[in-house]
Parts: sequence; structure tokens; C-alpha cells
Amino acid sequence: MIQLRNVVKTFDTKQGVVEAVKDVNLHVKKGEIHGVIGYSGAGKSTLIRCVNLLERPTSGEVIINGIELTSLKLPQLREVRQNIGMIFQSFNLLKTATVFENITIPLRLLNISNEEANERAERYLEIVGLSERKNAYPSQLSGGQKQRVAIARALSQEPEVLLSDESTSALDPETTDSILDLLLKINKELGITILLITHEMNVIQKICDHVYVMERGQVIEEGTTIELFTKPKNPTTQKFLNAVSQRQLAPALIEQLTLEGYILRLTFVGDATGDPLIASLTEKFHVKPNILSANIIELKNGIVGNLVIHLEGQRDEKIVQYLTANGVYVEEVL
Ligand SMILES: Nc1ncnc2c1ncn2[C@@H]1O[C@H](COP(=O)(O)OP(=O)(O)OP(=O)(O)O)[C@@H](O)[C@H]1O
Repeated sequence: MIQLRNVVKTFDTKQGVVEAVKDVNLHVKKGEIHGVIGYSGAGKSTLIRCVNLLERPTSGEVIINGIELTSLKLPQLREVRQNIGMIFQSFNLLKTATVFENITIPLRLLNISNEEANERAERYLEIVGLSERKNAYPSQLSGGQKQRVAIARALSQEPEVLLSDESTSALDPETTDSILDLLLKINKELGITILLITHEMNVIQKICDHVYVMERGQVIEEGTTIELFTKPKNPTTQKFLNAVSQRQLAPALIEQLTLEGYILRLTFVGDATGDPLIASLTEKFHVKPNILSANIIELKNGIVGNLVIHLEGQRDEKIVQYLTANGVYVEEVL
């Protein structure tokens, strides 16, 4: 549904050429939700703006629903863009128009009849749960309500694709959750394919099927959300995960414990708790694992468990092999 092939975007500035996006490939299949995560300046905004050609790539291909956009003439491009809705961190609502008009005015500009525009405004305000505020002005709404209006406006074009540019970054955690629930609902009920950018791992955790980690214009790691949460390879990915999984131990504690043994981080998929695992280690290898931390992370498509244990003595490869054979991903914490 959304494909980027070798997309490059450079900017010529007084200070020289800035390579904001370097050779990015990405493929979001119909009905999936993919997320791009990265720190500030990684190139996320530029990348997502390349998808609807708000930013024209310097090179590479952008393919939406089988149509390559960079070679289209403006009238055809306008038509394809109607199939791509977009929501932003700053909502971008018309301040002097009511909630209802914020939806109908853009539709009227697309030559949609008054009657149809009104019907769509009613329908999509109902879906986002804001029918009762249709006569309010944006200044009378909370941040979460403003984003709901922006979502209803995007949906009213009846697109197959929705792009989300940090749409929850200005919201508190509770409101973020409610907007993420709404995105899940429209993905499921309306079948809309979603590509989002974010700097928050909890957004990825809650709604994404697939993740791309971006740094300095490049995708440095990608995979299903479960893969990334179980086997993060890149230090930047690991840093993002630390924020949601309390994976990190204090360096002083690691130093002290490794003097008299070794520390293993065990990650497993599924709702099994760590208890049987620990019991079986004791039974089979006569060791007494000391649990340093344990948590369960709920992802959109499954549950990932994290257990950090300390074992006394020399590292025993048989223990690692046994755990690996039982589907546990094992890393030594040094
Ligand atoms: N119009 C522009 N002209 C020149 N440089 C730009 C332009 N837009 C972005 N850049 C540069 O491209 C790089 C990537 O910026 P971009 O905004 O895409 O990153 P980001 O990951 O979205 O960060 P943030 O979350 O802070 O917006 C940065 O170095 C930025 O300064």
C-alpha cells in the first residue's frame, strides 16, 4: 500500500548540503500500522512528508497503492493525495471555523456537494466521539479533542492511507492513550493503513505491527514490533526500549554483581511468567538465580517478558543453550 524505494532527500542550505533522508526503503502492507521512531533530527518528518510529496524526494520512488507519485503531473498527484490523509502534532485546525466547518470546508474545496460534506462531517464526528461538540470552536476544545477533529477531518476525505506526524506528542499520557485507541479503531473498523512517526516507544508498543528505527537520515534497524522488543540489536533501539521496559540496571550494581558471577537478560514472547523458567534452572542445573528485575510488556500483537537474573560462579554455556532451546533470547549484561 505504501512503498518507499531508495528515497533520498537533501536540502541545500547556506551551511552546505543537509542529507535529511538517506536511501530509505519501507513497505507498509494494506491494513497494517507501521511506525518510524527516532530522536530529534533523525529525518522522520522529512521522510513522512515525502510519502505524500509535501516534500519532493531528491531521488527514489514513492509508490502508493501501486502508483508511483514522483512522476505524476499535478492534477493526478492531487487525485492520489485525496487517498492519503494526514494528522499533525499541532492539529492544524482553522481557528475561526467551528468543528463541523473544519471538516466541511476542505471537502467543499474538493468539490464535494454540501449535502455529502455535511453527511460525512456527521459520520466522522460520530466515529471520533465528538458529535456533541460540532458547533464549538477549536479554542474551546482540549488538545485531545482537537486531535479528534483533525482525525475526523482526515477521515472525511475517505482515504485508504493515514499519515501521522507525531500526532500524540503534544498530549498527556492519558490523552495519548485515548488517541492511540482511536487510531487502532479506525485501522480495524475502516481498514485504514497507517504510517506514523514518533519519538515515543510507547506509541510503537501500543499500536504498531512493524517498526523502523531512524538515525541520521537512515533506517538503522527494522522488524516486527515483537522482534524489536525481543532482540534489539542497535544501541539506539536498546536505548528507546530502556524507556519503556526498565531494562537498564545501575552500572555500580552490574560492576558489583559481575565480580562474583554473571548477569543474564532473558527475553521471551508469550504470556508465560518467569517462574517456571527459574524453577527449571534450579532443578536442572542446581543454580539459584537471583531475580534482579522482571516485567511484562504488552504489545499490539503479543506479550514480551523480560527477566534479568544474577547467577553465581563462571558463565555456564549449558544454561544459555538450555534457555535458547526453550525459545528464550539470552543476552549477557556486562
Ligand atoms: N527545509 C529544510 N531545510 C534545511 N534543512 C532541513 C529542512 N527540513 C529538515 N531539515 C534538516 O533535516 C534533518 C532532519 O530533520 P527532520 O525534521 O526531518 O527530523 P525529525 O526526526 O523529524 O526531527 P524532529 O522530531 O525534531 O522534527 C535535520 O538536520 C534538519 O535540520
